[in-house]
Amino acid sequence: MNALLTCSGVDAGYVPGCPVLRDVNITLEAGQVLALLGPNGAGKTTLMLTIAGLQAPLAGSIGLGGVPVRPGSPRAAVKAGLVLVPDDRSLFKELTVAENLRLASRRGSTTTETIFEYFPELKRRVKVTAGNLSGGEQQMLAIGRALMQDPKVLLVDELSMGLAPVIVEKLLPVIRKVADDTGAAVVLVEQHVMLALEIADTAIVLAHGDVALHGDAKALAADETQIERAYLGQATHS
Ligand SMILES: Nc1ncnc2c1ncn2[C@@H]1O[C@H](COP(=O)(O)OP(=O)(O)OP(=O)(O)O)[C@@H](O)[C@H]1O
Repeated sequence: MNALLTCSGVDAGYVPGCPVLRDVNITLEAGQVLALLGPNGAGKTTLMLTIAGLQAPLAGSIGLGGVPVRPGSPRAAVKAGLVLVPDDRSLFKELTVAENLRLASRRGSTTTETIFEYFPELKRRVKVTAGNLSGGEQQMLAIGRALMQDPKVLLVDELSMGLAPVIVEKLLPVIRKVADDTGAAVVLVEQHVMLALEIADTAIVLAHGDVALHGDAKALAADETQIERAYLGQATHS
């Protein structure tokens, strides 16, 4: 197995000695999608911020392709290929779709045309300011902007935030396609558990500061009781 992203014994949190999450171990290969699940306040965003270098881990280490990523350095994380789509999407609301994409562009292979192949809606809205897009279009733009940075690991926090389920059903398969096409590994925080498990390879449920469940997405989708117990912090690792 060729690990792309590794989290080894990661404690995540904001105050030394008081971790929000303890002993997180993740191994993700190129092109794999991991659904990161759990109740409100379980620490999903905290883990995403930690992987993206915006919070230094309180313990443990994060590596990319076997190389440790400098802890707590967003710049080092982006340079290594870890790209976060934050839950607030962080778009430049006064700038157009084209301008948002152009600003994110690196000298990589991804062009705006590639982004428009994933999200044809954005092509039709290319001159519209981000602030005037619908919620779903804003999420498409946020993901598109991340893709312009040629991520090795794409971190998508709360894809469905504020979106109707029908939009989420449309966006999640695009995330799967991105992983399949580009070989990027994806960590996806998602409240629509069953929809997330449909497109994921593996899943983790965080609860009460621990990894309550970690297993194959299809197997977990077939056993809703196990997921429910994990949300309550009652399950053991599968
Ligand atoms: N900047 C911060 N400083 C201190 N504690 C924080 C900070 N941000 C979040 N927390 C705490 O960390 C814990 C986990 O929060 P986090 O936002 O990571 O959970 P989450 O699983 O993403 O929740 P949700 O599903 O509601 O977004 C919570 O107890 C929260 O109060």
